[in-house]
Amino acid sequence: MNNDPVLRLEGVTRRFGSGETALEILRGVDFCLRPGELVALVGPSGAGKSTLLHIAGLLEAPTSGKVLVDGKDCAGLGDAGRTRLRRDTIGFVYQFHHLLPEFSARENVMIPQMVAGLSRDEAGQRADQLLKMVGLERRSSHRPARLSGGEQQRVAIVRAIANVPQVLLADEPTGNLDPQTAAEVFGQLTRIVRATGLAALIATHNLDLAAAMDRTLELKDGVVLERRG
Ligand SMILES: Nc1ncnc2c1ncn2[C@@H]1O[C@H](COP(=O)(O)OP(=O)(O)OP(=O)(O)O)[C@@H](O)[C@H]1O
Repeated sequence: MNNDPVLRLEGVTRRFGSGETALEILRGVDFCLRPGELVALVGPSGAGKSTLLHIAGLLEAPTSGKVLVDGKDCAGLGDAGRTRLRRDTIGFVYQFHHLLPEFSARENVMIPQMVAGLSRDEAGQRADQLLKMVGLERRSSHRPARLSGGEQQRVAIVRAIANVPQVLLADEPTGNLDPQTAAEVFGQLTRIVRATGLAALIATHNLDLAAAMDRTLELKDGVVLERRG
């Protein structure tokens, strides 16, 4: 298996505002993610974890520094190129599920695939497989409002991997769930990462979950350090 990094950040900085009131949230972040790695991102509230995930997920540009996805420097890409690269290589899961309320679980998983060019039949078949993977085959026709918080989040996770991304970025994916449901959803997310070989970076305040991942990156004072022990 090719073990080259699928995501690399080099000297990434992010400043909000200018002059005396400028906030320098990221001050030179370096790290890489390799295929099959499940990595925790921890750090105090306000440290910049969401900002970092947005930059890594090509939703926001850094003030300076480089983001390389699959070895490709994203700086030279225009908006359309960045959007395409994001769609083809990156899946995102947020703390709140962000499912489309007027569509069923199955349709929510089908839509990104159809946007990427798959036929309705192909997208439906893959949605069925993915929902089965997280034990939701009997809930596929339900709209999000009829699902529990844990079920909504499981749909959001399989939607994020529907287009077979290389990288999964998750921002407190279990932050809204009670501890037991959080552990179950996290267990499923881990199984998916293991089964697909994608690289996952997961921001969490839950140090037990962080300890269950392959390694932990700590964001503090604007830089990322590998946390040991
Ligand atoms: N668009 C913006 N303009 C100004 N400041 C911003 C902007 N976005 C984020 N910030 C600031 O950057 C800092 C980092 O925010 P961020 O949400 O990335 O932290 P976080 O580590 O994810 O926090 P939490 O763990 O509480 O979710 C905060 O002080 C926030 O107010």
